[in-house]
Amino acid sequence: MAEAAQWSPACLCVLCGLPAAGKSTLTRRIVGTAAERGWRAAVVSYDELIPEKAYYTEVEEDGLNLTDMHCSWKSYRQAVLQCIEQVLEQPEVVIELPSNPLINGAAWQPCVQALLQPKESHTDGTPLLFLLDDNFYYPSMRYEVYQLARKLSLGFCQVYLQCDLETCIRRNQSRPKPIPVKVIMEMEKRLEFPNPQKNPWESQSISLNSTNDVSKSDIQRVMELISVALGNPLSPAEDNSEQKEADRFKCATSVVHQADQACRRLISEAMKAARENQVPSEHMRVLAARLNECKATFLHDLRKQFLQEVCFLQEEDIGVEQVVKNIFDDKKNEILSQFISNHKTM
Ligand SMILES: Nc1ncnc2c1ncn2[C@@H]1O[C@H](COP(=O)(O)OP(=O)(O)OP(=O)(O)O)[C@@H](O)[C@H]1O
Repeated sequence: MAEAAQWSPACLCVLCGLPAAGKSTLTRRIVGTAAERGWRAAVVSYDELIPEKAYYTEVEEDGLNLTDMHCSWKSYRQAVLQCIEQVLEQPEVVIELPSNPLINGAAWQPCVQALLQPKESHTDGTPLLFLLDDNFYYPSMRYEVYQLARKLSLGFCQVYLQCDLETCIRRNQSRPKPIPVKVIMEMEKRLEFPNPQKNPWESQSISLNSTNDVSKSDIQRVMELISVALGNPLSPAEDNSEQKEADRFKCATSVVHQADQACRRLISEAMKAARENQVPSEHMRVLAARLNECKATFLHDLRKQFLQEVCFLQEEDIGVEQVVKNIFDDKKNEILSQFISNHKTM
């Protein structure tokens, strides 16, 4: 008789917080404690799975910003989740290589090492834990993980590592390859930590203060959170409100994407106008950086406002182009005129 595919309970645990808040350090302690309990644990370290953290360099050198990162990063985040999904759906397939070419194969191996156990142990009830280690600074990034947990009927929980900005910067500076401070500061501005009051799907979340040492009782709290999540897997079709929530996130992402495109067009027009007015090249660089910064702030506010206030509107009702024209265009003109008039009065 064919054996029914049966999985032990599994859980996706999101670790979020600023760079150098101590997420990777915490994962090591969780893995140790999980092993004592006989659980299998895989650390999904986005830093390592996604080659070279290329976006940090971009931010520094080309004046790109977190919003740009957010868009290009999305495909990488989806690739990671796709690999996890494949591992869970096809445990019988050798999972030595990631199913998506965006993922660094060398880093994937140690990540799934914990899962490469004799096939028979897959059915013996040994819980399976994935610790997803990234900054996850927007709820929409965490929501993608929640959706996967729901699709595959897995447990889902989140640990937010709350750490002072100054401490993160200090710890970061003493690392062999520090991340640009500017990136940490930008991320701190944008970080929206788990908020179960606002997002009911974030109910299984705890916050740990990692400015000081993470205590043994903190680790106990994490283990209890994971135990509860393992015991309460999500179900694929929940009530209608969750579907609405999903639609809202999808819609917000799409609105911000459209607004981003519209802003890029306006920035490119502004740069052209500056060139025609013979603004010197060193000022052109500053102008580009100012406009990009202004775009990032505008898109961030738009997204926030969209999620908080106009969530019941349909995307097509928003008139994204119009919103961009009404708000961003004025700011763009203000900045541009400073550069053109400065140049003319020189
Ligand atoms: N609670 C803590 N107290 C003191 N130092 C810590 C603590 N947690 C982490 N550190 C130190 O801070 C540095 C960054 O820690 P870690 O790599 O765990 O951060 P992270 O949040 O994973 O960073 P990233 O998001 O950039 O990968 C390391 O040198 C680590 O030893």
